[in-house]
Amino acid sequence: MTTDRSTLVRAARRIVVKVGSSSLTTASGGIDPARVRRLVEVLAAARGTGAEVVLVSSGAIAAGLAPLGFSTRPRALAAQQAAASVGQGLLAHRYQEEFARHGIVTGQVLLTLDDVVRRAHYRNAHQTLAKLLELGVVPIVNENDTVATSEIRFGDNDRLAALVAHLVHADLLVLLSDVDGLYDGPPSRPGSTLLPVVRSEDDLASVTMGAAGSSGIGTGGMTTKVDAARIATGAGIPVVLTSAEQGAAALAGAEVGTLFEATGKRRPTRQLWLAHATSGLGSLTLDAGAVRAVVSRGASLLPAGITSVTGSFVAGDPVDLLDPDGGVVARGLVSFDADELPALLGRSTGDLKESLGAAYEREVVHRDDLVLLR
Ligand SMILES: Nc1ncnc2c1ncn2[C@@H]1O[C@H](COP(=O)(O)OP(=O)(O)O)[C@@H](O)[C@H]1O
Ligand SMILES: N[C@@H](CCC(=O)OP(=O)(O)O)C(=O)O
Repeated sequence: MTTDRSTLVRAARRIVVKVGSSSLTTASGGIDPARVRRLVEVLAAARGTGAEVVLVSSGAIAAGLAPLGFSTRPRALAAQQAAASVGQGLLAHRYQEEFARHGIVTGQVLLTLDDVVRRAHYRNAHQTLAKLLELGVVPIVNENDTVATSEIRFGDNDRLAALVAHLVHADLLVLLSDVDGLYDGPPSRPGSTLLPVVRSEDDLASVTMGAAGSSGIGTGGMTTKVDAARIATGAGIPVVLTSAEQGAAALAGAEVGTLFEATGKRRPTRQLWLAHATSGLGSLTLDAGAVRAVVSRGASLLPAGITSVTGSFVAGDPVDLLDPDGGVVARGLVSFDADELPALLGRSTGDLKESLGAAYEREVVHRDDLVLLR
C-alpha cells in the first residue's frame, strides 16, 4: 500500500525535527545565521499549522570551533567538550532570538545517555519535555557533550533524535541533513539514485552507505541516519529524511527526500536503546535452561542459570547474555557489579537469601530491562 505523504505529514500533531551540524554552520566552523533563520522559519510555519515541534539540533561543537581558534573538529574528547561548552551557548542564543521573531519561546534540553536508559531519569526527561510542549515552548535538544565521556555518549544526534521521538510519543521524525535523501550509494558516486520510500529492511539490502559528507563537519554519515530510522520506524514512528533546504517542502507533506514507513509498534525506550544503540560492557553466559527461560518464556535471568561472567561493569550497566556456544541471545541491564557475580553463579535465589540476605534474592537481569536479540 502506498502511503499518502501529504496525509501522513499533515496528520502528525507532534513532530521531532533533527538538524545536523553541516546544515547549520559554515565549513570553517561557526554558526551560519542565515541557515538558522531559514530553519526557524520552517519550524515556525509547522507550528502555525497547529503541530507541536521538538528540535534536536547538532552544531554545538562546530559552533565552538571558530571562537576557540580551532580550524578543524578536534579529535581529543576534552577539546570537543570545550568546543561544545562554548558553542552550545552560542547556538541556544541564536535559536532563542530567531524563534522570538515568531513569538515562540524556546527551552534548552541537554540529555545524556542515562536520561533515556535509567528509569528515574527517563521519567524526568519525559515530564520535562511534556511540560515544555504543554506550555507552547519549542524544546531544543542536544546531547550534553560537555559532560558526556566516550563511555556514556550517544555520540550522534541521529539516534538521539529517534529516542527523543519515542520519548515524546512523536507522530513523525524528520531528519534534515546536507543530502536530500537516502541514495543507493554515496551521492558523490556517479549513477547513485534516490530512494523515495523505504518500506522494510529488504529495501535497504542494496544500499551502500558511506561516511559523513566532505564538509568535515557532520559526524555519523548515512549509517547513523538509517540506524535512527530503524529505531523510530521499529517503534511505530515514520521518518522523513531530506536536506535542510527541502525542510519546508517536507513539513508541508511534499514528496521530497526518503520516507521510511513505520514497521513496528511502540516499545519501552530502554528496550529500544538496548537493542539499537548500545553494546554490552560485559557478558553473562547462560546454561541451556536459562536460555529457554529468557527467550521462550520471557523470564528474568536468575543467578542459577549463569555459568560464567566476563567484563567490567557495575549494577545498571548493559551486558550481553550469551548461549552456551557464545552466541548473543539478549542484552539487558544487570543489577549486580561484575565482581559480586562469581560468588552467586549457579545458586538458587532461596539459598542466596539464606546465606547472604534478602538483597541477594533479586534477579541478575529483570525481564523489563532485557531485550531479545534473536
Ligand atoms: N547512501 C547514501 N545516501 C545519502 N548520503 C550518503 C550516503 N552515503 C554517505 N552519505 C553521506 O552522508 C552525509 C550526511 O551525513 P553527515 O555529514 O553526518 O550529516 P549531518 O551533519 O546532517 O548529520 C551526506 O553528505 C552524504 O555525503
Ligand atoms: N552533539 C554534537 C553533534 C553530534 C552529531 O551527531 O552531529 P551531526 O552528525 O552533525 O548531527 C554537537 O552538538 O556538536
